[in-house]
Amino acid sequence: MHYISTRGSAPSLDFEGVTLAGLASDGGLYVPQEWPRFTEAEIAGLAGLPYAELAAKIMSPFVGNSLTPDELHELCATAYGRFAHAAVTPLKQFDEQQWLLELFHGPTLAFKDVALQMLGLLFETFLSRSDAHLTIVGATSGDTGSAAIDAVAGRDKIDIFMLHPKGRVSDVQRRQMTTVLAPNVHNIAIDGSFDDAQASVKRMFNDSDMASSKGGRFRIGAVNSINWARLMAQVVYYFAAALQLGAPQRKVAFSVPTGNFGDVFAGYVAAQMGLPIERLIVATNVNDILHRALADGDYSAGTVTPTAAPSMDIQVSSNFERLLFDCGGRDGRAMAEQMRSFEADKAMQLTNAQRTGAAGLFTSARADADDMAMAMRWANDAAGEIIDPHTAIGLFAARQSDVSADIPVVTLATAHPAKFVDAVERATGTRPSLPTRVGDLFAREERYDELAGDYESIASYVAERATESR
Ligand SMILES: Cc1ncc(COP(=O)(O)O)c(C=O)c1O
Ligand SMILES: N[C@@H](CCOP(=O)(O)O)C(=O)O
Repeated sequence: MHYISTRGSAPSLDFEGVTLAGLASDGGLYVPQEWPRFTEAEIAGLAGLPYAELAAKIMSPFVGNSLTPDELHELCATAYGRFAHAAVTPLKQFDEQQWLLELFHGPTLAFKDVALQMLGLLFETFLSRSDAHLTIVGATSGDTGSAAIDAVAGRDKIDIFMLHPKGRVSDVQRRQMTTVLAPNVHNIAIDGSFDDAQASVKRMFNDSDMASSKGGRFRIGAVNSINWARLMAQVVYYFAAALQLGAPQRKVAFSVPTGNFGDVFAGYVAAQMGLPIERLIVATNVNDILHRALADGDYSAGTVTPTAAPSMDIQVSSNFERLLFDCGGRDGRAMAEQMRSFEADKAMQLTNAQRTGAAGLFTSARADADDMAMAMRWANDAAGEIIDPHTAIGLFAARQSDVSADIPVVTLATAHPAKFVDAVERATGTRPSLPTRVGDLFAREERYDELAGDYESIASYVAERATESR
């Protein structure tokens, strides 16, 4: 399998290459040269497999020759062996149409673990084949940071620098990052939003003093969903859920609380692979750039508004570029031009081809604070389920949608409610407890540095602490 950049001019790479590269050297995102496709019979043959085995089958065409089948099986067994639920991503029923796919049974209680447990192992495997050292630079609005740190803390040949927006993540999210005291973990709180952090991360990949791909001193790696391997691992749970609900004979719709568009793009990939997905519902909070883009073609970023679903407080949604590239005819040169204009103006219009292509599968909805609280109360009243604010946004959108009554609608439950206790208590009157597996989180020492958030301060902070590797 080969991967090409959405902006057309970076070299094409194999799976090992894209996993270590993160962002393409032309600033674009890597996508498979073509989508692997399963027949209906092949999909039917996946029903009933244990999660780790299903994962290996789904990932195999993307991995190509970069891992042997035995290596891939072993990595999947190790990654998903760390989950606290035997089903890894269990499915629960609300009523005749509405379902919940719980993605938070990993070590850090959010869906990010599903991909990052795998990515940590992939990094280790690929780095063991050379003497390279990887300097991971990541941006988080709370969940990617803790999941990535858990996945790479203490590993040889990796340093991780994680930027989070100061004061804009929950206490549990911050402590899950800052109480990990392994010497290869560097937490940085910046003044600014997730978008500011993500912009600095992308800039570092293009910095000729920093990035070895541009002649600089460090091999910069990515744990955000700009890294293709993140999305690949997330495709698996769409198959897992749909198979349980009757696919391939029956269609299924998904409602996905969305920020950086990674999770829902993984659903799009599942559909390209042949999974019969009726609809992907993109659910946003009031930071609704994706809702506006899908509804009206208006992709224009405003200022980020802090909400009770902080992990979705995002306006510049990296993976949307992958969708626009694929739906717009895979024209790298045109995509590069469109993104250059977005980067300059923070606004762009989708082309007709992009709008029509997206409309075939996606709809969208926007939830405000009241919508979110109402969905949390409904989940509690209808099924005794306490859900987190991000999941509530997905559930609100799922219940609002006009998907035909005979098609199941699965809301992705992206985080454990105890990560956002205050918002959950405000809406439902219940204060969820942290699962025992997170241990004495509030008794542990925290360590992090604070930076102003300008690119130069971040780059010099990294340069003083990272290991040179070309
Ligand atoms: C709990 C939670 N829900 C939803 C999202 C949105 O996911 P994505 O950025 O893949 O769209 C995030 C962060 O990304 C998150 O942490
Ligand atoms: N919500 C995320 C933001 C980063 O998104 P990613 O999926 O691209 O890593 C977070 O919690 O950090």
